[in-house]
Amino acid sequence: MQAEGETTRNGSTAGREVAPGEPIIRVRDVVVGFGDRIILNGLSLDVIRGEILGFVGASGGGKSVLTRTILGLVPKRSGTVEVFGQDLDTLSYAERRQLERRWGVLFQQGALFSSLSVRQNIQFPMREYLDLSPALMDELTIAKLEMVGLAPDVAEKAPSELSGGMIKRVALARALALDPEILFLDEPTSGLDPIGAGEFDDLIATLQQTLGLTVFMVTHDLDSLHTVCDRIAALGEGKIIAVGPIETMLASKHPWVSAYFHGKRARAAGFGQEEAR
Ligand SMILES: Nc1ncnc2c1ncn2[C@@H]1O[C@H](COP(=O)(O)OP(=O)(O)OP(=O)(O)O)[C@@H](O)[C@H]1O
Repeated sequence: MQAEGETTRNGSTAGREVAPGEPIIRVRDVVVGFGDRIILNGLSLDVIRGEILGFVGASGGGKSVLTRTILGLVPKRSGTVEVFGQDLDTLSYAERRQLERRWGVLFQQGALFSSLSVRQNIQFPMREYLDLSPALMDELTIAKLEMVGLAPDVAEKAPSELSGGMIKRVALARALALDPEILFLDEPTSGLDPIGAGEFDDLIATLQQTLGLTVFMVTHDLDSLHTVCDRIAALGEGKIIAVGPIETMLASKHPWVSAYFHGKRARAAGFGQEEAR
């Protein structure tokens, strides 16, 4: 496992210029729109190195748009995004590629390439960003599968042979392929039953602790928000309307935040009880 970490890290940008406790992602006054629709309207947010930040908001509010904006996949009308202390807009193509190797993404849709085997899926980012021998990539693939709790023989399977929970785990293994420092997860537990979702949450928490990852997680899952997130940020009308640990969200007087964390769904999950009584 150690050799694997060393191998890929040797090939990536050496600088770890953001100290623990400092913002590893810094979003400032970002405006994003499509046509005459403004989605993000002067949004600012810090993600601190080493934390799991849960990102919530109404459906269609712009959570995925913010994620894609941070990744540089959606153009901004104004504002700045810095990742690892660097403004993506000021980087050359080569510098951008170096930076991209330092994050892993698990998108909500299209988790795996259906025409590729599990092995080929996990090796996809390695082929794109690294220059490794097939034998080393195979070794890394098995290590990544192990990290996400899957047996080596899963490597030979096609995505169509896997359960929903296994697909999520393989997608996570692929997101971890380059030993990222930041993991972006877009609704990672959607579509899983509560037990599967709970196990996936535990896995994220364990990986975050053992690998020292920073995790930016879009989620609607109240259990995840309560059990694994260090802080939560809520999006409303294109801005951050509340941010802080779960206690801050439970104490928030903002109508949407209050309804979300004390509403029927929260009470059914056993949260926000004080308000319910
Ligand atoms: N490329 C695009 N062109 C035009 N509109 C877009 C584009 N991408 C997103 N949108 C619009 O931006 C809005 C926010 O979408 P987004 O997917 O970020 O919502 P979300 O908060 O992630 O929602 P959900 O929780 O349902 O996944 C939606 O109205 C969506 O239709």
